[in-house]
Amino acid sequence: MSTLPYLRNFDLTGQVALVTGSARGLGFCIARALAGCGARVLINGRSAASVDAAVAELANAGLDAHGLPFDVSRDDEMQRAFQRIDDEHGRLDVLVNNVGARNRKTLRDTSPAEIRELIDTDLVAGMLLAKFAAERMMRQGGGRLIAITSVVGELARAGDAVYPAAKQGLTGMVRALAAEFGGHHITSNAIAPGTFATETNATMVADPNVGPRVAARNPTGRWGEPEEIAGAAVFLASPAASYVNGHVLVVDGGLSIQF
Ligand SMILES: NC(=O)C1=CN([C@@H]2O[C@H](COP(=O)(O)OP(=O)(O)OC[C@H]3O[C@@H](n4cnc5c(N)ncnc54)[C@H](O)[C@@H]3O)[C@@H](O)[C@H]2O)C=CC1
Ligand SMILES: O=C(O)C(=O)C[C@H](O)C(=O)CO
Repeated sequence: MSTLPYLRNFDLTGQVALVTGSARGLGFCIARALAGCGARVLINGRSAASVDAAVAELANAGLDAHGLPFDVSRDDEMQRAFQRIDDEHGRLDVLVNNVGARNRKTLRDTSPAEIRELIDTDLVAGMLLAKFAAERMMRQGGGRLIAITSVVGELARAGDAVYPAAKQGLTGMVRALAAEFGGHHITSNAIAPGTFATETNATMVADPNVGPRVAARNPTGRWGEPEEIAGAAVFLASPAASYVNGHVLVVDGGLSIQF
């Protein structure tokens, strides 16, 4: 018997986890951590080449990773992806809704088409993914819905109008689904990251007028390292979090509690 039996509560062996937008950034780190705890992870992104590269990196590390490239904003591609999950993996235990797109513009500078496109990718797609995942989880007898939201939305600044609205919409969905599915052994939670030094933020991190300022306003004095998001996802996906439902787990180094 293990000398640390409680660690079994973080064992994800036998579980199949889909992490959207996981070819790089926070999604990749989350997928790697879930796989490191025993899950089979399905790597998603729009480009098959980047998905293949991420799968190869995980497989080379001895992890159980499979590619599932599709554009989450395309209904037809999403339907085909769920068909592949059913045919090739037979189950879906964890959905991490991680895709997020942003334009960093005022509402005045954002076209109606751009508003619809961002809300489609950041909110509607997440809702459809959760709907189709939950159908399968109900048939299986349980599962975990996790959405990657943001501290942006709770915190606001001029020049970033649509993304915060979509992220707050996701938070509302997370809570509604916690209420809807709680009786079916399906939990629904969010992780709200603060400022992480991922590829998409590389220009800001490197800009001497931005990077140090963002770091200095954080109680930790630094940007988050992408892998520092992963523990929250492992926890919410694991048996250890079986009674955590409808929660927003903020992972921001304390950014949002300091004034
Ligand atoms: N990096 C940060 O500091 C923060 C990130 N977040 C959120 O965390 C999530 C991940 O962020 P990062 O890794 O930094 O960003 P990222 O832009 O590197 O990751 C998003 C991934 O989703 C993919 N993607 C975008 N649209 C897609 C679509 N329609 N279909 C399939 N894949 C698509 C992208 O190719 C990319 O790989 C996003 O939802 C973001 O909004 C929230 C707060 C802070
Ligand atoms: O402070 C910003 O601006 C950020 O970009 C913060 C995070 O990087 C982010 O993407 C919040 O969703």
